[in-house]
Amino acid sequence: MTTNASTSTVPAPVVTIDGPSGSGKGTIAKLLADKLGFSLLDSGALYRLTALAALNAGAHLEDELAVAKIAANLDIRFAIAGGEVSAVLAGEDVSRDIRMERVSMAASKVAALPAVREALLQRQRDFRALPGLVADGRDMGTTVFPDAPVKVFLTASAEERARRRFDQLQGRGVSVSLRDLLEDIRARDDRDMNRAASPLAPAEDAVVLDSTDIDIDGVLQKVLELVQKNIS
Ligand SMILES: Nc1ncnc2c1ncn2[C@@H]1O[C@H](COP(=O)(O)OP(=O)(O)O)[C@@H](O)[C@H]1O
Ligand SMILES: Nc1ccn([C@H]2C[C@H](O)[C@@H](COP(=O)(O)OP(=O)(O)O)O2)c(=O)n1
Repeated sequence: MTTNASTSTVPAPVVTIDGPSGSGKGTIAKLLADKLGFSLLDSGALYRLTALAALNAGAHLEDELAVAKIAANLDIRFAIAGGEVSAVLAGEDVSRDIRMERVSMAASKVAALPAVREALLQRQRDFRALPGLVADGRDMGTTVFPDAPVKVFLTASAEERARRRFDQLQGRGVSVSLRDLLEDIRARDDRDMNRAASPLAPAEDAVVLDSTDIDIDGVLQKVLELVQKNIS
């Protein structure tokens, strides 16, 4: 048998960035995608949009089939303006709504439902295109893109992640207590790590980066080194 190299298709390279809430995934993924000219998948936004659509429809968040149906039929698009990505649900810009704490909690609940994860799987894989993709989430390296040539598992202590979220929300004029945020982060970590379907865990071939004592630029440099080593 002969193989014809000119007709073989090489899949677009993917850099996966998984990790718990507040570890810096979104920040690093966006900087990296800009630097490499790659597309960006914020998979958490898909779970947040599902949660918001379910809340808007008055669905029970434990009703797996009802929420999976909502996930499968989401009318969404991501619009880019001035370098910022906004999430549009049924024609309405809901970028701010999906970041509210009540939606964050609901997202972590609907993300635990296997039928919802299944409904969103192909939609996530469809983001893969040349010249490449940076995908941020919880199971990018384990389930969605298991063949990705670069897999990063970004983490930081729960206290540091709560502090970062606190500063981020204060910067947006949202008043919250640091103690409540730490409790929320611990509750979400627990749910994300202990669910049966695609739990939050590093892929066997992921590089684990603890950013507790590394600033954003330091983390970006480390990830860029991995990209240079593994993607030609
Ligand atoms: N290495 C870091 N050091 C300090 N602050 C960081 C670092 N990485 C991210 N941040 C800040 O922490 C906050 C949460 O980051 P984000 O990227 O939204 O996390 P995630 O997507 O993992 O939830 C943001 O305000 C971001 O600027
Ligand atoms: N690939 C993914 C992405 C997010 N999730 C879940 C985990 C979180 O509880 C919600 C929201 O994720 P998101 O990454 O937006 O949350 P943070 O910004 O890290 O707080 O969705 C998931 O289960 N799988």
